[in-house]
Amino acid sequence: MSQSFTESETSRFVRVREGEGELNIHYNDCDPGDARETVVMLHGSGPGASGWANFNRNITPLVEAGFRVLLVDCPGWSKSDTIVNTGSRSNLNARVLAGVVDALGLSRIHILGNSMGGHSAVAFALDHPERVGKLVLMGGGTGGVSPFTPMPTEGIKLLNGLYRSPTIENLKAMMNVFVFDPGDLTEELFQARLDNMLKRRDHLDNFVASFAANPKQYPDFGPRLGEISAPTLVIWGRNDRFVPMDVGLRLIAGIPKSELHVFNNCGHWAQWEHWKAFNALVLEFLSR
Ligand SMILES: O=C(O)CCC(=O)/C=C/C=C(\O)C(=O)O
Repeated sequence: MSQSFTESETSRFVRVREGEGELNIHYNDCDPGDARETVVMLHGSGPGASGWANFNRNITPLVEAGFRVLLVDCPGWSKSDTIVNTGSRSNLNARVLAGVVDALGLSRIHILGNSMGGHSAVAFALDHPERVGKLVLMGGGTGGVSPFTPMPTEGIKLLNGLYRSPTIENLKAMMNVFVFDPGDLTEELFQARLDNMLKRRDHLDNFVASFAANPKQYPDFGPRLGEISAPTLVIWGRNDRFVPMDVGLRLIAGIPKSELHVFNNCGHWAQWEHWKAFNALVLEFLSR
């Protein structure tokens, strides 16, 4: 039976402790009702990004296979509280995720992280190894310098520029570099992202303030990847112009139980550009 979910009917909030205060964190809870395992999906760092915007093509197959799917919106995005982050954003997101899974009474989770979400998933796995089942990392997993690709990449330059000047023209310029085939991008998708972005100017301002306070928001976890015991599936687009594919090679070189799948003719959004094959890959990996 095909289960379809809407963003509004799955929209939830939970308050988590962070430092001396609390953050109100939004997430979408797609629950088949009898799930034995939970997959948390963590989005990327673009303006207007959210769990739903990043992963709406990836939910149903996992829920139909019996997984509960949680789309957690990191602080500074979507309907979650805003924040100026002066430390490691990967570790901030990992702390917040720990608070969310504590509040929901979850002992172990699988994590599927896109870009910044991948960096954050690795941070969580390093801090809470006993709470991670499997990891799926795509287009991200660690900060650090590429030995082959000049950084910041063209995509990251467009992303940072969009935070400073949130116009439809700059959004289209970023998203056209995002994917391999811009023909898949629709005016409806652009408008939804623009609306998300302009709804929360505080998120835009605080991302810029965070970057000014600490230009290295995502630490290089390279020296610690060997500590990760979780089985890990790394997925990349060969044509990724945001986080280059050699980062994926660094991840499988460091994480002992890891494998890499590269999609040709694919940019930074493998889970969206090749969603049918992506979903089959992830389902097979999680179901082993
Ligand atoms: O700067 C990095 O290393 C991470 C970049 C990143 O997370 C970009 C992702 C953007 C999206 O997923 C989006 O805008 O939907």
